Amino acid sequence: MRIHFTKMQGLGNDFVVIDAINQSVRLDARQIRFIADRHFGVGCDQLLLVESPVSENADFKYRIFNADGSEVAQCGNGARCFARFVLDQSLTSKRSIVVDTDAGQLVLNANEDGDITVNMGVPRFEPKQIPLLMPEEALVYTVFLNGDQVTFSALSMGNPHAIICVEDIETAPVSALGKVLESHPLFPERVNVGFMKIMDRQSVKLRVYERGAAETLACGSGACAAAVAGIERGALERVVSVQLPGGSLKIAWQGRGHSVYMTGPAVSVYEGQIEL
Ligand SMILES: N[C@@H](CCC[C@H](N)C(=O)O)C(=O)O
Repeated sequence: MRIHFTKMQGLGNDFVVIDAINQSVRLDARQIRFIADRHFGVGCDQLLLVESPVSENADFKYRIFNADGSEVAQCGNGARCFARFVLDQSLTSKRSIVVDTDAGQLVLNANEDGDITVNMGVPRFEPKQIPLLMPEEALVYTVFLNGDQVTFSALSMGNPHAIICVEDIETAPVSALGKVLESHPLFPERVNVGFMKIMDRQSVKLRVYERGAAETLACGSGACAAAVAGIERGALERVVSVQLPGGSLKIAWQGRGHSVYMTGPAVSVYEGQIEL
């Protein structure tokens, strides 16, 4: 099977995006791991499949797979790249696009300046919704790992996130601690682990160890989760600039019960074909 794909990136979080409307595509986890492999395949953090919508009021459905082959429900940078893809490929001429995802419907707006704004949905805090095996909701949770106390916020942006506040973002133990927490039994579906340094009330620095992909240059849902956690802790205003290794996102959240809005770039890098 020969598949046509587009290589894309949002702040260096990179994607292989495949039109599964105009080509017949069925991929198993082994094939996804092969495509995502940076030495033997194309290389990407996530693979996105663009499909026909399942609900009447949606324009498309898109599915998200991590580099390890696992299918997941939410991807912030992926949502912006998906919007850029359907516009660039002339699959739609709408500037406001409704898309079905496994985390519910998202609305994406293509702005005049080329950036994309995504309504990322309402964050969930109840442990069962994250999911997190804790008896009740708390502002911060504590766990002991190899004798060290680790304190984190936890919430769902349609996918699970733990956010740890750090003093020094450069030396934060992203790989070591991120890997351990990602697969900790407290998180039955694993977790994305963000390390956040609060710079001032409107800006943070963030590095994310992503579930199924290790540390990436940016994580859009992680940026939303970090901003929400900081706002919940009373440390941040309602509009936050999140600086990731690959660039910055603007995150806006009016508080509990409201959607989170994420604005940032999405770029097509090249197109190609791969034989599976
Ligand atoms: N890079 C993404 C998140 C991709 C999914 C995540 N690794 C998960 O398993 O939930 C983003 O930009 O949000």
